[in-house]
Amino acid sequence: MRLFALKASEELGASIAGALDCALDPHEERDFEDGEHKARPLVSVRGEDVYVVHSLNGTPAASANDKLCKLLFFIAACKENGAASVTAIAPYLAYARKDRQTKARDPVTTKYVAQLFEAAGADCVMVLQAHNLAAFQNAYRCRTLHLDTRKLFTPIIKELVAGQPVAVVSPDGGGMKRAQLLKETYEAETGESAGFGFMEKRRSRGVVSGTLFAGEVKDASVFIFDDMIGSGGTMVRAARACREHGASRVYALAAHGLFGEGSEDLFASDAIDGVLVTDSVRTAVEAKVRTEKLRIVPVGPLIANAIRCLRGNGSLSDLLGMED
Ligand SMILES: O=P(O)(O)OC[C@H]1O[C@H](OP(=O)(O)OP(=O)(O)O)[C@H](O)[C@@H]1O
Repeated sequence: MRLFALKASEELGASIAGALDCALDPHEERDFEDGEHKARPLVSVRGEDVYVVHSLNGTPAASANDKLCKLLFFIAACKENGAASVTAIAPYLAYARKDRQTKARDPVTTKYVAQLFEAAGADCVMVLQAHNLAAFQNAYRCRTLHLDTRKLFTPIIKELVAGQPVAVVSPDGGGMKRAQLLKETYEAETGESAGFGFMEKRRSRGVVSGTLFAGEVKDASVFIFDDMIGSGGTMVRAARACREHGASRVYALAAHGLFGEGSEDLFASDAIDGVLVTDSVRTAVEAKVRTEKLRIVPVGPLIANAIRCLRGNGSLSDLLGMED
């Protein structure tokens, strides 16, 4: 096999390689003055199963579009040069939020991104905590692999609550299934029951509204679980609602710590005792210097295990926590 990590995801790639007890394979990336770029493997890929790591979150240094293009062209270059298969590992997948039409003549960009991956020759696309699992899996005709952060976060929840009552809350209706699964995983692994709750959230033309809250959070340590933290607004409003309903402690959990504009308020908020994210995107790791409230869980070992399973060493169903 060959394992590459494009530059913006080098640290994550190194962590995956470390967990696999191998080195990242070398590649070259060049940027041209007109904004174009090229990337190519510096070792032969002929006949190899190739794994390429690249998280597709936009930053001031590189837009999501640039990152997506680089990944697509790299996949195509591997195929062009004889790779037996290419698995794109995009822990954070760009355009996952535009999974449906909400305005007249809207695009369904999630689907178009899938078409681009397939056109480039990807055989499998692996993501971490998809924004909308059904939309992700249904958009692709090639193989998809969805990794979940539940098992990463459960031991930390256990450690933080030290036997006190626990509740898991979804900050919006769309994330209820995800939060329910975390609650069930926590219950299965501890033998303790956990409360559940959710918050109303409606986003229209960038404005978030909705104040209804339902949940069993009184005197509990509450874990608000989401796929990503952008501005942090979703987490802060849900945390406030949990406090108003009597939560004793509140933690914000998400796979992807994008920490965009406004996220200072998340770390400054009295309603939130701690923030837990993975190192799926570099912005999460860079944010660590800003606050002690942030804890980062490495996701490299989970991705490495998924690669092992794809290569026939271990059960994917077990890894994904799926019932037989
Ligand atoms: O930190 P923030 O800036 O608040 O952004 C993060 C939120 O955005 C996404 O949901 P989105 O609002 O797009 O919801 P939907 O797709 O479920 O409508 C995501 O699932 C988070 O809930």
